[in-house]
Amino acid sequence: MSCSITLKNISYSNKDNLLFKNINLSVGHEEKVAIIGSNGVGKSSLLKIIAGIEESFLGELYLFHHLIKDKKDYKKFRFEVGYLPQDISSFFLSPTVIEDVMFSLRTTGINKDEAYQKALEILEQLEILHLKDRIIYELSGGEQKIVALAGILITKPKILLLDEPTNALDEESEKRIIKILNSIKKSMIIISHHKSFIEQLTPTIYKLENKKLIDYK
Ligand SMILES: Nc1ncnc2c1ncn2[C@@H]1O[C@H](COP(=O)(O)OP(=O)(O)OP(=O)(O)O)[C@@H](O)[C@H]1O
Repeated sequence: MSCSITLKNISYSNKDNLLFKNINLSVGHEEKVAIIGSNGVGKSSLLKIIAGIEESFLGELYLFHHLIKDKKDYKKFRFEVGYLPQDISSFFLSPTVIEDVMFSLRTTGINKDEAYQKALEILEQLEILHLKDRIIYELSGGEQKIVALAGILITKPKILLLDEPTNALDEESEKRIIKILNSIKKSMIIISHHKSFIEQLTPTIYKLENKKLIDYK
């Protein structure tokens, strides 16, 4: 199988607290995998390891079959991985929606006019074009989540790492996210407490429990 993400014997401790031990996981090309588990078991920590943010783990992380040994290795794949953190309060770098979504693309070297057009397209696709000139910090939490997702999707990463993508969303917005994520052909790891939400995205669900990742079904 062609794997986008492979974890081999990943163990991680937060301070002196061992959160998980010898975790193995493979996410295939365009496969969607969900991870559930109780509060505080380490789901976000695991995603941060895969996102290249948390480096103090044991074991091996591979992206597209390349062993990631350090930040320098990870940098080669930075445009291939889109990470939506659970807390998006420090996610945004520009004041308005359109500027922020464009900014993500500008970092890949695309010129301003093209970035603007692409930003309009992604906002339309996510049905938030009407928010384009709004100040991000004046938006609701749910609206901010969708803007953050737009900023990630616009760079067309091959891997999406989504930490609780619907935790501030109402039913309508959750439905919209399900529709969007189902229409996207990418490798994904989705963390969520909402089983009804993830069951509409993927049959492949794991539970982080007793420091292990176990098949949920
Ligand atoms: N920056 C930090 N400093 C100290 N402890 C932390 C830090 N971040 C997380 N922790 C602790 O690490 C453990 C795992 O946290 P993590 O956020 O990975 O869990 P989680 O499974 O994602 O939880 P939740 O479902 O509540 O989001 C928790 O006990 C948490 O208190």
